Amino acid sequence: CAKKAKPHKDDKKDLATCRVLLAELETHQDAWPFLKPVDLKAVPGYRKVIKKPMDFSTIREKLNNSQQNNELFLCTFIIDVNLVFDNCERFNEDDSEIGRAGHNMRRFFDKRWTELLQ
Ligand SMILES: Cc1ncccc1N[C@@H](C)c1ccc2c(c1)OCCCO2
Repeated sequence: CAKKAKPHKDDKKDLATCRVLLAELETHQDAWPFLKPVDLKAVPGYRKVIKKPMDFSTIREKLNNSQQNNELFLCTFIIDVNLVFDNCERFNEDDSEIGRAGHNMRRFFDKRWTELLQ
């Protein structure tokens, strides 16, 4: 992740592109399970099973606080988005409403990230 697949010519737009990509994730019809942190009191077992919870609102906070010159923000963004989907796969059955939403969102993200950032 540190070294981009193809040396990306214009890093300056990367932060804006991450914001666009995050907005597309947040407005996707299957985004509902991932918009806010999972309420650890409302979901039995979640705190024990998922060591690093992550959600789209937390990613937006981190992006808002990240500096363009800190070039790690792009890797952090990609890692955090994938953490949302990996947590989902770990906790939810593939054949469940949330499990399917996670697979759909990961497929959507992988396509859009490739189009916009590589
Ligand atoms: C992404 C994820 N993975 C595993 C469990 C939950 C979640 N998402 C949270 C936002 C959620 C979704 C549905 C819920 C829920 C909470 O509250 C308990 C009652 C049932 O409805």
